[in-house]
Amino acid sequence: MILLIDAGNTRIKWALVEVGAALGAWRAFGAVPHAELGQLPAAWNAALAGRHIHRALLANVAGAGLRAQLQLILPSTLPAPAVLWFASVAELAGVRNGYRNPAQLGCDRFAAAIAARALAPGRAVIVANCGTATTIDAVSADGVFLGGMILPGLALMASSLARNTAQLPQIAPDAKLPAGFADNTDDAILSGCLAAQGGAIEHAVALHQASDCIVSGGAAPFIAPTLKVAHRVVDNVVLIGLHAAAGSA
Ligand SMILES: Nc1ncnc2c1ncn2[C@@H]1O[C@H](COP(=O)(O)OP(=O)(O)O)[C@@H](O)[C@H]1O
Ligand SMILES: CC(C)(COP(=O)(O)O)[C@@H](O)C(=O)NCCC(=O)O
Ligand SMILES: [K+]
Repeated sequence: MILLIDAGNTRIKWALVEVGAALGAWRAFGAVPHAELGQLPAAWNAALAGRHIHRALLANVAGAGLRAQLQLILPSTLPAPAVLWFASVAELAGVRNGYRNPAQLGCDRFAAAIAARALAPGRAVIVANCGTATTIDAVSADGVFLGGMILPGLALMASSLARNTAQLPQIAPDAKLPAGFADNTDDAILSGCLAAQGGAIEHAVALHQASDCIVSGGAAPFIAPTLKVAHRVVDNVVLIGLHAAAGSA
């Protein structure tokens, strides 16, 4: 079994997949906030049902502290060479990294670009990953990661207003999506932030003349319904990219 981990700045997403399984055909998967990382070994053991993890591929953009914590919870039976910390490189799994300094690109973004290439081969594609940050990246029809945009994610954008203004409240995570111009403060914040997120994705699709748009991440269920461009919501796009890369990494 292969263990795939996408450690973002808010949550750790993981999947267990059998060697040779179809792309994204997880045996088990899950997500936990950083504070609940200690629950992962039990969740893996339950899913493994006596089988073993042979390899682990981890994409971590949440810093050295989290990396050390992840290292500690990996199965002790896993030899060090079987643990690969995914990193952005100049070329991998059919994607050429067009960042000026390829290593500077967040490894979750590089994995998402590899997923976009695997899910939409031969097409100009935008992949938007709506997490702590929202990243909106362009992959060309011939597999070049052209670059992208980084903006505060939906929750971060809304909470920055709550923190940095005297009168604006925090938005409840289960708030109903307002349409258009809002007649109260909470809805006005949510409407503004959703317009910024969705507008940026629509702008990127137009700029890239994309024929496919993939939307993923924890905030995708809020943002995708507001989009006026054709798109598909793909769960855990970074894990799919890691799976696609697992053969080449
Ligand atoms: N139950 C949830 N737990 C955490 N974040 C959630 C939840 N539901 C929606 N979100 C949104 O998803 C974002 C986290 O998504 P995720 O893709 O896991 O981010 P990251 O990869 O940065 O850790 C939050 O910032 C928030 O906007
Ligand atoms: C932009 C990010 C913070 C996104 O992180 P996330 O929202 O997935 O937690 C991460 O991809 C990152 O730290 N990138 C490095 C800078 C760059 O990609 O240019
Ligand atoms: K992201």
